[in-house]
Amino acid sequence: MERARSSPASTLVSRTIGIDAPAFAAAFDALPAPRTTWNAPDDALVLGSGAAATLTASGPDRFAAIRAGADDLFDSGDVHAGTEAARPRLFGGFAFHEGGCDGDPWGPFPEARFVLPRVQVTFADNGAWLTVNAVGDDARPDAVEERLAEERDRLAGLSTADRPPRPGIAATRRTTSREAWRESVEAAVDRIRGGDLRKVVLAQALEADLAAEFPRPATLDRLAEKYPDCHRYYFEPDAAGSVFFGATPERLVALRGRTVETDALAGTTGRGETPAEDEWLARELLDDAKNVHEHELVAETVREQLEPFAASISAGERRVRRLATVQHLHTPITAELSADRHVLDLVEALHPTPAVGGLPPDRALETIHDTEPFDRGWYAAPVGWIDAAGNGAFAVAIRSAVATASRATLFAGVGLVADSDPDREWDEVQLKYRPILDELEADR
Ligand SMILES: C=C(O[C@H]1C=CC=C(C(=O)O)[C@@H]1O)C(=O)O
Repeated sequence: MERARSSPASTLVSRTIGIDAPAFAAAFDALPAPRTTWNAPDDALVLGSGAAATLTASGPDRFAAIRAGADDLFDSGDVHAGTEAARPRLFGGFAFHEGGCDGDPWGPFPEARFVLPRVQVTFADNGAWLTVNAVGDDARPDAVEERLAEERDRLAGLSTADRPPRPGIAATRRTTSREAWRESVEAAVDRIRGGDLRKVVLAQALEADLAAEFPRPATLDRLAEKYPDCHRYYFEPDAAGSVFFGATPERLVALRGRTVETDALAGTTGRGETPAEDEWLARELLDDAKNVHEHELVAETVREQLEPFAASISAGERRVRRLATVQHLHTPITAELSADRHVLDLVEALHPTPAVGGLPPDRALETIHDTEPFDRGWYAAPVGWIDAAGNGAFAVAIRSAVATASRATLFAGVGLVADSDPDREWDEVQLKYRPILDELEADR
């Protein structure tokens, strides 16, 4: 097994103080790359800068390797967090497939990368908090406290500028032509009808040349305003300028103590022009046999995948989740574990759910690999955080893009079952680009 590589292991020193909340965009611009942000509906907004420790791993054991690295890192700590939201947490994610980061634009992204930010601003319900973490040679309480005072000064005098406009798109290129898509969907549907597969999720990528530099914090602010119920994430793998970011409606798993929360999310329709049309579309989605079947395969599989870990599992009622650009079938699922577990045990067991992979998993993954003409990288893979207790929260990184200042590659996929129609599925892919595309296209 490859061990996670990290900065030299030694005591972690972490200090936090309360500060006057800076404007998010101003703080983001003031702090050096690589930056990380995490923002979930039931969590504080975290803005991280630099790395006190970085864990990377690759191959089939990447989940276990990151867990071992996290255990080492959190093994001995001198932590004064002040508030729970600012406790030391590792933020990061995994590649969808092993070997899935080989090609462009994924070069800077390892197959697993987690970072304990060097400097962290936490915007919580109980105020704003500034944290400095250190591991290794400079992990001395006096040095950390000195740095904390410097960072507080850096963030105190920030002025807020007007929000820059969306960059605009100069040109786009698709990885998949309409004809190639039709052929791939028909081939997948034939395999499903032949009994070789039950479901597979095929995706496309859309490359966009940006007309101006991509305004990072402004884009994150806009996504937060438009998708408050989604998990928003932003990961810079190094200081060279690449980023993977998005706003996903799909939680993979959250673990606190022995309580697990997860979602089955699959089955999609559009938004209406009026509230009545929205209602009509939602009703039609709830009654549509193809979408319900596509959804139930996910809900059933998530329950089965949790079973070996759980003392009890309960699923809520299937309902419609309405987002700014689409509506989905959604079943909330909760479980109580029969023993203590690390969140990464659950991440490994659940990834990929049939909402982004398929069934049976091996055949679906092989089909994805053989069909899609691009590397998924971190698209549709787990992103989130881990703490010292083994608790954590992970989302499925859909509605996402990997970008530099001048180019973004967007990803979107659809679940295929026996009666999927290639043209309808094409239209659904275009809808799923909207959350990111809307933030890159010029203001009208
Ligand atoms: C794979 C994606 O969406 C998944 C999540 C919700 C609904 C889905 C669907 O209806 O096909 C997909 O399974 C994506 O947005 O790229």
